[in-house]
Amino acid sequence: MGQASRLDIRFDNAGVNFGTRTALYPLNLTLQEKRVGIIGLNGSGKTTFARLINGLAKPTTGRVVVDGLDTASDAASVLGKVGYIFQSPQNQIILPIVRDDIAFGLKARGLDKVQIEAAVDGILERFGVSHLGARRAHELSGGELQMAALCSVLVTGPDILILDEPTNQLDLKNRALVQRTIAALPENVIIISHDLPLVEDFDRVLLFDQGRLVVDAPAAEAIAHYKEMAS
Ligand SMILES: Nc1ncnc2c1ncn2[C@@H]1O[C@H](COP(=O)(O)OP(=O)(O)OP(=O)(O)O)[C@@H](O)[C@H]1O
Repeated sequence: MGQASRLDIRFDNAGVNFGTRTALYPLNLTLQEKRVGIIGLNGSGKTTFARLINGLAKPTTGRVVVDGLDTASDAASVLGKVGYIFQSPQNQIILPIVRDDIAFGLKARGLDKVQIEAAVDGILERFGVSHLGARRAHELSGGELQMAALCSVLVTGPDILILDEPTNQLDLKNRALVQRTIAALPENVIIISHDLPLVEDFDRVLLFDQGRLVVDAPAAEAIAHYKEMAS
């Protein structure tokens, strides 16, 4: 199970170009806070930045190092360390039944059937969603889907969890559920969000603008800059 080891993410002149388009200008940065928010207008480079951390995107300049592992040359180890929940969790639930999907990531790790069943039951209980185990993923509500995606990712024990707009399209009740759940996680959490209250008590918030990191500050300060920029 992922324990709250100290975050250690280093961007060493890391940047990303797609052909002639610069999605992220090279930046130097160390992240060690337990809660990090990423904010900014559409297309400002937030997702590109986050995808660099688990190696889904490779830097075209410089490098990104997570707990001493280079995301380009140690990609498999980095993937095991950094869990990622995509903007649309329905796209990352692979198997039709929730508990089979949760078990999927464990099978690849060589656990036997009894260990897998125990881990699946354990993670469903941890989030109070045992009743979702036998459900069909495509029938779940947005909030239930987020909870199922959290189970599928956290069951593998990542140290760091990245969530890309986890409250997008949720009603107020499910939004509150997801916010409470995230707040209680012992894992290190990085959240990309347009839902500013979600990150307002975070240790550190990064504001991106047109591919550049323009503010790196405690939440209140970064959010104030963002509101000013967007007005
Ligand atoms: N695979 C790609 N190929 C070409 N351009 C890309 C690719 N991925 C991202 N980009 C471009 O890089 C820039 C940054 O995109 P990114 O997805 O990181 O922004 P974002 O801040 O996460 O946006 P949003 O809030 O809309 O999700 C955008 O201009 C985008 O069009």
